[in-house]
Amino acid sequence: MKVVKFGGSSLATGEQFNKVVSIIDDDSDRKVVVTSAPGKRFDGDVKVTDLLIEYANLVLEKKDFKETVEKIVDRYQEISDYFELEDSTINTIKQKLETLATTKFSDNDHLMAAFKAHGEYMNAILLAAVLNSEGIPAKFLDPKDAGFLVGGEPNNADVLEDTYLNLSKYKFGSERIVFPGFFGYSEDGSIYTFTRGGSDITGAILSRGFKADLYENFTDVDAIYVANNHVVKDPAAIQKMSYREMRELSYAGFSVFQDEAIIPAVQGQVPVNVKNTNNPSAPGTLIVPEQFLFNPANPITGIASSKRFSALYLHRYLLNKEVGFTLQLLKIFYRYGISYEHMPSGIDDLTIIFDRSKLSKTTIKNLCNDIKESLNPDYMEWIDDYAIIMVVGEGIAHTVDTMGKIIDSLTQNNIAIHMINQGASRISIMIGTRMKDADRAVRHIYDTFFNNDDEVE
Ligand SMILES: Nc1ncnc2c1ncn2[C@@H]1O[C@H](COP(=O)(O)OP(=O)(O)O)[C@@H](O)[C@H]1O
Ligand SMILES: N[C@@H](CC(=O)OP(=O)(O)O)C(=O)O
Repeated sequence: MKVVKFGGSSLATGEQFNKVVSIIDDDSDRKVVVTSAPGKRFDGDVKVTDLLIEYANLVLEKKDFKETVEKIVDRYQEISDYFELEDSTINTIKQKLETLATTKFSDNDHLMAAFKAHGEYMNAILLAAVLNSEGIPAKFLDPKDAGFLVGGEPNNADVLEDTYLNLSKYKFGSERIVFPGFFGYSEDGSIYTFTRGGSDITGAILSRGFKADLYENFTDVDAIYVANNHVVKDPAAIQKMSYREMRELSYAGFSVFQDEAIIPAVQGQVPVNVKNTNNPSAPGTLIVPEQFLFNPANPITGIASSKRFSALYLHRYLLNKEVGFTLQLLKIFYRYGISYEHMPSGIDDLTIIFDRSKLSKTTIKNLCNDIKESLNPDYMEWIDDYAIIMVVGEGIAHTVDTMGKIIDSLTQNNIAIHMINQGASRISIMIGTRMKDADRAVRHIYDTFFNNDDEVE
């Protein structure tokens, strides 16, 4: 049995739905289908999830939301019209959407989560109706009825272990199951969503819970490429990669597969196949356990970059001899409720790297003041435009010249390296650069390892 997840780009229009219907029809093993909300139809379009966030904010600000609701309904109406569905489905969708504005929520975070989740909820109802109308028996399954339980925060959910037990007891009928991605229910029955891109996580959880043989993740590219195709022109495709390579690359910027989604797949040892809805016969990329992989010809599998970081640089002589300095620092982070991403250190220096999207300007200001007062560093600098390049490959641990080649390619092209770290993970090398250099750095590293004749710049 296969769990199949379709991303927002695969479910954005009636035409895209039509391709999805054929893919499901082609393989009776595609038993469980996970939906995202309708995504972008063209460059500059707005995803339904973003329209729902706008709707939630208008409700919270007590402003007129009629136009936004109409825009959302239009997205589903367009698909319903394409398949000439009876009005009952779009009426159900409309009613669910309008009811949101008058529903009482315990606080604003719960409200936001419930609004966001409706993008996938309504798309799953719609896809089930479309499949039935096309002669493929299908049933919408509400995560509540499957025992899909989550904890954590309303907009940053974590799956609860009980979910796996509940899913293992689910009794399948002969019809396909259509399951909305991106959210689950807390133990008190509230809707909690995963972080953005979280429908990938739902698919992985269902794959583990239902003990699927394969988790197919359908998107809009033929494969996962060695580098982001918006950064490198015509990058090579990755045919096979390990779970941990995927985890590191998605964390560092390969947005094609959400970085937390690999974890349930690893726990259930379910292989993941990333495929293209627009070209389903292409083999895509297979993500499997690590023991099968090591290519002596090229130690590198992928090169990712992410510009979402900031760094705090601290200098103090004899830092290496000072007992408790790092402890004090960690206590300050704890007091502010913030986590850090990386903390490379030298004898007198320490750089702490943060995910900037999780920090407000006020938090940064207060945090820096606190550190100055409590730890009295000789020099301290907040670097806001920090990027991380992650070069990843199972082969890195088996070679000696990879780091040297990377450094050569960057220095020869005048790219300043602010930090380089190998060792913490045996399969990756992490490089810190200024944001403006990040894309150029990826292109030069790509050129070094993949002998690309295209002009680099
Ligand atoms: N290394 C990579 N390989 C393939 N796609 C990538 C990579 N890095 C970033 N992407 C981007 O990820 C996009 C697919 O992810 P996403 O937009 O979330 O799709 P979906 O709508 O299917 O969830 C691709 O269109 C591509 O631009
Ligand atoms: N719709 C949600 C969840 C998701 O996974 O979407 P997509 O499959 O389009 O990345 C979001 O936009 O975050």
